[in-house]
Amino acid sequence: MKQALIILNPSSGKEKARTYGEQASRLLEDIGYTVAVKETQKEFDATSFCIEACEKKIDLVVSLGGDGTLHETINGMIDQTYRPKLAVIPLGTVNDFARALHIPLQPEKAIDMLRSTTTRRADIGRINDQLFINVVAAGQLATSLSEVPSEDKSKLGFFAYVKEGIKTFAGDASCTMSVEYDEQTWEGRALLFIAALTNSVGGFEQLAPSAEIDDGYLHCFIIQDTNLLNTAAVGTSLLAGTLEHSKYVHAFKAKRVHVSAESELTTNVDGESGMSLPVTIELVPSYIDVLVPLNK
Ligand SMILES: Nc1ncnc2c1ncn2[C@@H]1O[C@H](COP(=O)(O)OP(=O)(O)OP(=O)(O)O)[C@@H](O)[C@H]1O
Repeated sequence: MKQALIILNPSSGKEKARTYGEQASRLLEDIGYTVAVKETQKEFDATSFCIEACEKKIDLVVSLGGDGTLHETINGMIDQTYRPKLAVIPLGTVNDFARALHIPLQPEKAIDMLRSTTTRRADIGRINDQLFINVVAAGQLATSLSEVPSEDKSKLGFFAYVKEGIKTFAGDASCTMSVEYDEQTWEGRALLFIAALTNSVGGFEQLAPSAEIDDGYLHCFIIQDTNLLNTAAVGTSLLAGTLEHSKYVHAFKAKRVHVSAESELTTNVDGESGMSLPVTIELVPSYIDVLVPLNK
């Protein structure tokens, strides 16, 4: 009999996570799975549960929570030769990974998708010894993004990030960065470095409109130090989905990038505060098999 593990964060999904967990569990049993449900209680529980699922060669792991739970779940697959199929029931406020894969954002519809037998092989990112599912950002602006309160994210989505960013611009927000990729080096003063796997970052789907979760590239942007007026122009390009053509932005695609800075800087990884620079970011192609709706 096929085995499924549901990793459930009871604190996500406005107190309804357990109800969704029961629905998902019933549906999986109906289609022939033996199901175990494990609730997370703290940071990294989802990672330990997923490591165990890889070791026991479970067929399907379901991540029921927000992008934080998904990020931790996927980190259980790092360096594993056997990786279960992954299903995502998005209960967070942003749900970038689900957006990128056209997984329904309504939990009931996403649960229904568990019947699907279609999967898509998704790329994943690696930053030093961690995996990421969506984005790495570095720069003073990224540091301030880590401080955006969750309620702001849910109410305002991407614009909460911009609002926090503008506050940062009031001070001296740029720093000298060095970005090495594909035998090239970019050096200069930058406000922000971004490496994205998908088109959807912070719930905003226009960052890199052409990026696909399985295109084999990190989509990178260096927002160069500009005056406030030019920064506003960068903001306009961002909203229009034309960031890569802005003259204040150095945009490139790469498979491996090394980022360092003269001053102490912390990265933002999948929306949460991450490790300090320097970092090496790599694209790990076709790493996870994700359940997607039929015909997508
Ligand atoms: N039982 C728990 N109570 C509180 N926090 C938990 C619990 N279990 C896990 N966590 C932590 O909650 C963090 C956030 O979870 P998650 O992203 O899934 O939900 P969310 O905050 O609703 O989503 P979003 O960040 O998209 O708004 C996880 O990174 C995890 O470390």
